[in-house]
Amino acid sequence: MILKVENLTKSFGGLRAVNEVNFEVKKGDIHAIIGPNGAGKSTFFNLISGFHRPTSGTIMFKGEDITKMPANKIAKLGIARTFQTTNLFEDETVLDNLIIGNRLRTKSGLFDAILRTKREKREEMESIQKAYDALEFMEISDLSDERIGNITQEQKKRVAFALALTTDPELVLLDEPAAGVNPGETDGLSTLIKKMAESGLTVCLIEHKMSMIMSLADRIVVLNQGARIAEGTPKEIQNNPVVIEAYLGSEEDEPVKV
Ligand SMILES: Nc1ncnc2c1ncn2[C@@H]1O[C@H](COP(=O)(O)OP(=O)(O)OP(=O)(O)O)[C@@H](O)[C@H]1O
Repeated sequence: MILKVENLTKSFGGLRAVNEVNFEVKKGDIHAIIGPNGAGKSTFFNLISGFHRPTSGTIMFKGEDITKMPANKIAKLGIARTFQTTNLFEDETVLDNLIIGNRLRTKSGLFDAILRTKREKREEMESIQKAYDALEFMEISDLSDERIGNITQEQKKRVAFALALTTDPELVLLDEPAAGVNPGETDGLSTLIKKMAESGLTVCLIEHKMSMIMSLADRIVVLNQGARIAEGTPKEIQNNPVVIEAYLGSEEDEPVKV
């Protein structure tokens, strides 16, 4: 198991946004996290990536306890994440976004980021090379000099994926990778996610688009009101009465609002 989460809990005041969740991910798998709005999915990602400190429970990554590690250290160990709405600099180019983003994620502070030692310069050259490699992987090399403000939502999603790749991750956490893109573009993003897994990466993704999840995921975990209510293959989840009751009752491809 590349990731092993035990009894993970995060309370915000009196609210248990994540409640005693157990979760295991096998290396190379695509593991989806689904659940109604407010189920705790984003908070769960924030805990794994170190953006929030858990109230209790443990998170093990490659056998190492990362429960209390800061986000930049977790990024260096090999976990990268994307955000629901792409948090890119609209006025900068695609390439600059990857270079800046990479440094913001892996440096511990502003001082570290601006101190230009010889080692820093070498690392900067490396981050430029990594940015080009990531753009090629995401099939958007031709966009490197475009301003983010000039590209489509789907292209921004690809840039967000590329940004995650620049930190050399082994596990990528994708938060609603297909939100706000049309069905044809969703298929293209699905292909890219499969390509990531085929290249050896492990992928966890939060997504509301059920048809995408069902065709893409090796396993699915279902959260409801912070708690894990089911876990299994897409087929098992589709036939699970508890899940149908809590979540899949709607005929539509969108989540049930609670
Ligand atoms: N920083 C915070 N402070 C207080 N409450 C929070 C915070 N972050 C999340 N919550 C609450 O925790 C609960 C879970 O939220 P979370 O965003 O993790 O759900 P989600 O499953 O990702 O929802 P969605 O599908 O709508 O993105 C919600 O009730 C939310 O209001």
